[in-house]
Amino acid sequence: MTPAQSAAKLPAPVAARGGLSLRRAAPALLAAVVLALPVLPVPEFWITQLDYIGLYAIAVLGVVLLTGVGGLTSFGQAAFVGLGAYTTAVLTTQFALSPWITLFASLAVAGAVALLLAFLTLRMSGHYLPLATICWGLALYYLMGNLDGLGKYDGIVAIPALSVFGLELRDNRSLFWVIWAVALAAAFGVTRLLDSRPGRAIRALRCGTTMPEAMGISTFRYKVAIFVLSALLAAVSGWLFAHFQRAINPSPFGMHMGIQYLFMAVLGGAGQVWGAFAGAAAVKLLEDRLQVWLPQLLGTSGSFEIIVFGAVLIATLRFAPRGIWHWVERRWPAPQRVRDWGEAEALAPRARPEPASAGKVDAEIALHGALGQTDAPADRAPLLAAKDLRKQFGGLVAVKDVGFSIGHGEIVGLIGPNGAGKSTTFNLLTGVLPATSGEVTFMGRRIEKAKSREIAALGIARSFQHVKMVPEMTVLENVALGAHLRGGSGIARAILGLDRADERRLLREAERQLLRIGMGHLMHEQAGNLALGPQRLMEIARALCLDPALLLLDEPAAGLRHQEKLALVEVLRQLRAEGMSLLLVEHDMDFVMGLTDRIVVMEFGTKLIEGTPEEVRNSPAVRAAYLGTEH
Ligand SMILES: Nc1ncnc2c1ncn2[C@@H]1O[C@H](COP(=O)(O)OP(=O)(O)OP(=O)(O)O)[C@@H](O)[C@H]1O
Repeated sequence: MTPAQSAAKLPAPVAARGGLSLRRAAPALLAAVVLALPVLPVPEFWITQLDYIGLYAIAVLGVVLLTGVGGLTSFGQAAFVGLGAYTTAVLTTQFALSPWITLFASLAVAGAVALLLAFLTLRMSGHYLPLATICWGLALYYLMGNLDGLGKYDGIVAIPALSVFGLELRDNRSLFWVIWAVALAAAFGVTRLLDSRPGRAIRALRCGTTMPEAMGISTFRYKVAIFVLSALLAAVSGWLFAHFQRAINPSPFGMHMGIQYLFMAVLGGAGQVWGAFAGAAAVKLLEDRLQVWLPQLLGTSGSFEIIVFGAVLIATLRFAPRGIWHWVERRWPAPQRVRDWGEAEALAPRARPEPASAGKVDAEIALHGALGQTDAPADRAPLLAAKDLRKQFGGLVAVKDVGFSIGHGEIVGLIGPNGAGKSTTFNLLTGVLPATSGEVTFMGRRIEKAKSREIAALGIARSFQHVKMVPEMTVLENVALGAHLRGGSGIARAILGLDRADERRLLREAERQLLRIGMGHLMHEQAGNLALGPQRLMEIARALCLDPALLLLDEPAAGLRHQEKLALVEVLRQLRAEGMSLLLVEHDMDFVMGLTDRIVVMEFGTKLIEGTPEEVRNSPAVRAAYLGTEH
């Protein structure tokens, strides 16, 4: 499909479609119904149950954000609930401070501890991180149980009730409003966050660090942010819990509760905001019923419900790993995003280096690069020059002292048989792998030691040999990840909904690049549903969103149909005409020969030859390399 056809097939604004406005208003309606419950003749028992569900849901929202969305497994959520609860308990009982002041103290204590623990533990990966969360979860629990000032295992009693405008909220019915107002506000805030510039970065964390970093995203910064945010949600839950129970001891903040919060998130649908409520409700109600049924059934009392929870968790992981909310969403799918960015202001283009010679390779520039010389005068220097670039994996030298350059507005092909070192060279140029030795100069700056995201910020964008995307996000959202550096809204603005103008500009740019690449009609599709060819095109659109000076494409034509390849060639030529430089790794020789200005051929990690497509086509050495014969 050509870009023009794609534009013509853009979906109509969804708001115009009948039936969906009710679906869109459903969360607000549900919130109104929930908040009306205390004035309805709902029995006290159910109000109390709902109070607990709301309290749990607030803490589980943190687990959803941290573990379900961000992929960082934590067993320590209960410890942060405890920090929030103990801070307010101590300050209100021993220093007679107002609970509304101690709310900020609870947040500050949990936030500070989370920040410290984040810096100590979040660089760990695999099973080390969950183990670390167990360690500090246990440590905080035993601290609460052993400090005299915290009442040891007896805890703290006579915690004052919350009061609003002089009215004490002593009963469960009046506290219901506070608990559920906080829970719903937190849910709407997290929902807004996830549908934003920082939210897309957070959602990309699950897919590893390579792709987000290549889009200029500091993955560590976002990991720390969601860790702290998750702890703050836990602290609010703890603060409410303390003034709800009016007496606390360490037991609700122990490891079994840490596991239970995780269980609620998994059962509800890890990664689903409303799954936090579904999971909290399911566990609380099940626990309650089991505490009645199991002693009757077994004829003896004990914490048998924990055994049943274990079995339910195993069954959930085995048969319904995406949880309750996934089941709800399948029957009641979320409405398509309203296209509200049509009138948004265009993003400012990135400042570009001047094209050296109107789309043609300056022979002298190419020679400089070929010789690995990077000290050419600034106005004649190539856009990128690699000199003596080397990468060793243990004893294997994957790239052996390679040098080449890319001029302004030039398309360079990097070809060679399998295992020649092309992708490794790509990774060295983009900071995905550190070079063992050698130099890379981009726009006059040395970048061989720069981080991937710093290189992206300088104006180098890339695609990957094996497509890297967030399968659960739409095509539009995936592409908008590429525009991350061109937006400025942070987490607080997103939660408060103050980022919408910025967001519209980013989405407009994402749509523009999708239309350019002929994929406008697929923008609301889940990326994971696309075939490989369109996924590759989506990666190119995402890289274009960065507005790069140099675009590195790793096998862009793989998986594309003939017509799609022709359309892609046109787009890439147009990019060159606009002054962009490109480096392509590609196995499709017709594609490479028809498109590139110059080709670098690699074999066994070294540069075999470099020349025009014609020279490379006629080279016996290249033919021998591909046929595997001596040359
Ligand atoms: N992380 C790694 N650890 C060890 N060896 C590696 C690593 N990455 C690549 N290699 C090795 O380096 C060599 C070059 O690999 P590279 O992927 O760069 O080749 P390529 O030219 O891109 O091949 P292809 O066209 O098949 O993708 C290969 O022998 C490969 O096995």
